Amino acid sequence: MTSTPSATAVAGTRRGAVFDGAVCAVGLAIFVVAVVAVAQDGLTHIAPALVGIPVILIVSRFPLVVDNNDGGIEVGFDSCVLMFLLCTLPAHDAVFIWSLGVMVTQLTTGKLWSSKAFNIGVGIIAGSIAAAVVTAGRGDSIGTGRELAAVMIAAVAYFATDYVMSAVSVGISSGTAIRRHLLQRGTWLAVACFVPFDTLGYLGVVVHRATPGWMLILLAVPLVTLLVATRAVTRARENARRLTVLFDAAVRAQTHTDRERVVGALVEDARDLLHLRRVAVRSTPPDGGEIGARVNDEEEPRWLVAKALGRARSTIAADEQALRALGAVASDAFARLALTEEMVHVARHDPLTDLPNRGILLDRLLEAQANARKNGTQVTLLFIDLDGFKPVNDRFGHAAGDAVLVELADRLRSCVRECDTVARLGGDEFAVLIEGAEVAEVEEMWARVLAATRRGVLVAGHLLPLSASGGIAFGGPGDDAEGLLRKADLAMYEAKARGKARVVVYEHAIGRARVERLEMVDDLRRAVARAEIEIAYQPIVDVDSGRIAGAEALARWRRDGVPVSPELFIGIAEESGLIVDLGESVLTAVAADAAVLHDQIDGPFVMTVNISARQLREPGFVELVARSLTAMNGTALVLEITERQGIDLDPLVLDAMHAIAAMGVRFAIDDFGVGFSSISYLRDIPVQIIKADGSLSHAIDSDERASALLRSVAHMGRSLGLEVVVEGIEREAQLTVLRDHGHQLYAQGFLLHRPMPIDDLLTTLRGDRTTSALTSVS
Ligand SMILES: Nc1nc2c(ncn2[C@@H]2O[C@H](COP(=O)(O)OP(=O)(O)OP(=O)(O)O)[C@@H](O)[C@H]2O)c(=O)[nH]1
Repeated sequence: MTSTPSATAVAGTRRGAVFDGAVCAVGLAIFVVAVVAVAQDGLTHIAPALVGIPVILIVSRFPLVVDNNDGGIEVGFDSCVLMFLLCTLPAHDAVFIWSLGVMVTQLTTGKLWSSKAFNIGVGIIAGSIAAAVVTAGRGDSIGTGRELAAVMIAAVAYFATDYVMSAVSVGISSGTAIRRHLLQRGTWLAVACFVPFDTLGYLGVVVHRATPGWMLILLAVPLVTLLVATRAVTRARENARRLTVLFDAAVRAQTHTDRERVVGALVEDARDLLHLRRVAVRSTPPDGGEIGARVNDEEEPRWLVAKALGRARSTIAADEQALRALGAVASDAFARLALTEEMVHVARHDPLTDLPNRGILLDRLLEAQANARKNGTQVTLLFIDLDGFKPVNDRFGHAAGDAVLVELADRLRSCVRECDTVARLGGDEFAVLIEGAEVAEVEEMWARVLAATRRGVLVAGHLLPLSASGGIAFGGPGDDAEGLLRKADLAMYEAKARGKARVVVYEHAIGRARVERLEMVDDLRRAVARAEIEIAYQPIVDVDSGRIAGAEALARWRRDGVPVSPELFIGIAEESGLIVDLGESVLTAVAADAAVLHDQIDGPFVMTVNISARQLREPGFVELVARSLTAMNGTALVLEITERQGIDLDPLVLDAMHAIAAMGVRFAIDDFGVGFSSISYLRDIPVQIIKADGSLSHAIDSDERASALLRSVAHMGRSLGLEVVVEGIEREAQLTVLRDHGHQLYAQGFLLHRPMPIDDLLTTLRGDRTTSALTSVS
């Protein structure tokens, strides 16, 4: 029997090494004594030496491995040869041959030199004790029961010597209680196997004494059978144990939630599996004296490696296989973790830009606020919303819009510091969480952001000019994460309201104004839903004849009985998107009024309704106009485009305009001469009427240049075949100038008629349709 190297090979401590060295020295001394004795007598038995040494070598390679806490006891049955030699040769010859056999056996293993030396020492000491027991025990009783008993006692003595010395060595070198190593699982099984097996050597003695020497070959059959059976039993028990360890490891692997735990469990399980402490997970493959298995982990290369030096050779192949199985279990766990991480990433990041989403932003904001409270630093949130992004989608398609967002996300990342968090909140909204930055730094950051958007993005060969509006909120003691985000959002809205492409820092007044505005949106939404929006009609007059040619429908809203300025609520409707519902409700109401009107008045009448460019992009708008036109029962319809910011002439808008124009509905451009309405519109869109803005007509009676400007607009209209309506006529002198122009013009203004309810309009139209102001002027 030899102690397993996992125990002895780590006898690194001084005391362990001293003990092992002493054992080896004692063994070698005994060997020297045997050599001297043999030398004196002369080695008379050459044949047993020649046969005995190889048999010792072979039999020692088939030990019974009995598992214990430190790596298993290998119970070698080679001592049966010792028993044979002790009963057939003089004791010193037997010890001499046995010692040589032990040396050859140990020197041909791959164990550490310290283990080899210790095992040689133990083998020789135990062999000489066995020799003493046999010699003393049998006396002169050769071939008797007493001799058999002496052999059996010698076997026990051999086992005990080896076992105790190994336990002492392990205990000393590992600094643990020797008792622990003496009382191990499997010891009694080892003894139970060892003693009968050694008596097999005595069976050889009996055969040898009774028959010619060559008959000993017959012993090969039981010997080999026993060795194979022992091995099978050993392996089966070990395999069953390892399967249990692997199964437990596989079950546990499903519960690990981070890589560290997987690695920790892997090392523990491998130790348990191999009964070996020297196991590690590292990034390099095993080298000489090690065995290992690759563990697949996307994150980094990993190897499960165990020291094989000194490991019983009989177990190395099985160990490698076990490590591979365990490696596969860990690979599965890493794959599951990678999948989970990916799912978490997907859930916490915007799929388009891969930026953190609102969830991460709020978490980091909470963290930053906690840090700020601790360290007295400043938390700042910058809210960014692109200006005019919708038309990019409408004109170039959603995919192009996506490409713009991805490009801008990259640019935003490059505008901030490494430690700042850029998140996409949705649509064209982004936010940057800035920790520990001064106001000036935040302002510089904003300047970089604005410059990055203004560089424009190349889409389908067009360099699209873009800009962004920003809101900055500096965190205060009472702010929660959501609250700070809301403040930055409100400030951004304020930046939009102040003309876009700018940044606004949140202050209390903005919040109050915004809340009021949101309340107003809610009220307006309710008013639209309940059809509480009233329509006032302001007549439009033919300047030459003085006749009312038509009227412009103007939406009016009373909030809690108080009229709200149209500028205000139309602006709110535009901003909140409510303009679409509002526009539909107005058009439907006007169509109903126009039908009544048509039945009650003589002659043609033109109803003008304001629409927003946004409505033209609504999928159902063309149909809505068609329905309204039918309902109007013959009254002509003009749609007046009131977009002060300009209309984006994308195919969607143009197609809708042409489809509507094909129904006989005409388009008028409002505010002509100011804002974005430009002459190029007249070329691109089907417009038949231009409405000269009140600011053009305001000074025509006092300023020759203003009068000339209006004249040229009128001229242009005439030469393009367009009707011209002049708005803002409030004084008779303005009207006189218009009449003197000599072109057919239409006019609208307080001097002529104020906006009035439908009933008043009906009354006005049922009488003389000629406008009194014009009659008096003429
Ligand atoms: N391509 C693309 N468009 C999106 C996505 N998410 C939202 N949008 C669109 O982004 C637009 C954002 O709308 P707004 O911010 O109101 O449009 P805007 O033209 O930028 O208006 P202002 O902010 O007032 O200048 C909407 O048209 C959405 O349909 C997306 O993932 N990809």
